Amino acid sequence: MISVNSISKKFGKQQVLHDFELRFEAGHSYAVMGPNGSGKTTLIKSILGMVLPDSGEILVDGQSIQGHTAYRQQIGYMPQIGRYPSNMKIGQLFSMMKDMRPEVKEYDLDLVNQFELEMIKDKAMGTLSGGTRQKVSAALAFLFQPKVLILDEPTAGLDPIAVEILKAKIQKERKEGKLILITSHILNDLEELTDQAIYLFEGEVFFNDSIESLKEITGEGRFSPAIAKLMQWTLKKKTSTKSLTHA
Ligand SMILES: Nc1ncnc2c1ncn2[C@@H]1O[C@H](COP(=O)(O)OP(=O)(O)OP(=O)(O)O)[C@@H](O)[C@H]1O
Repeated sequence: MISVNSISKKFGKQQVLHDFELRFEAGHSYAVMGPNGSGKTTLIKSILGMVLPDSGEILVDGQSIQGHTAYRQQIGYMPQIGRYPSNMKIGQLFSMMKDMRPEVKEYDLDLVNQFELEMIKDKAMGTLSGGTRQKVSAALAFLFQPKVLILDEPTAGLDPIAVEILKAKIQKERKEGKLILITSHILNDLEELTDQAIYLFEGEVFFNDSIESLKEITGEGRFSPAIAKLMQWTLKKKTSTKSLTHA
């Protein structure tokens, strides 16, 4: 459904994405992992058209996204840090978003209800705690019943009850056949919510296969030690590259 074909992106001299090839299919849930600064958010923003790759192309349902915005309507995006006009009240924000999508007649209000956002609809966005702001971002991502959900560190900053509510919602959408991409450093969440693992390292796709294969290849029966092994392999790769450079 989403094809990332040989995309590369540099910020200044830094090569952040190097010749990425990735496929994301409906009905699967992908864990996008990698150390800080490995390019996860840049990849997500490229798919959303918020970052323009230097080369390569991204196709959604077989069509290049370049110069198009309509495809975005199929995607619900929960950013790592949601930025909203600080004087705008929660209720006004939801009304504005709904006005921007007049063709949508039915909303998914599961998270609005479970996070009890209606009760605080008159609070200004600028006065919200980080976690409440995350709840608003999550509720907005699901509001228009998108076919694709892109969730950047979705559980960061949420209290344990909210985390469970959001995870149950993601599971529900997954069962309904949505395509889900999640970046997170919380491996337990990823193990519960995803079936495919993508591990980025220094701007390259270091691993891209099912979680079952990841466990097989690393010889680890559990997700967390399997990822730890991948990380060790990347460090070895880095050391050997360094010694080659110094030779
Ligand atoms: N707009 C930008 N201008 C310059 N450099 C940028 C920009 N956006 C990202 N970068 C750099 O690109 C690299 C990758 O950043 P990115 O946010 O994609 O990483 P990440 O894997 O999502 O990291 P984290 O786990 O910390 O969220 C970083 O070194 C970052 O500083």
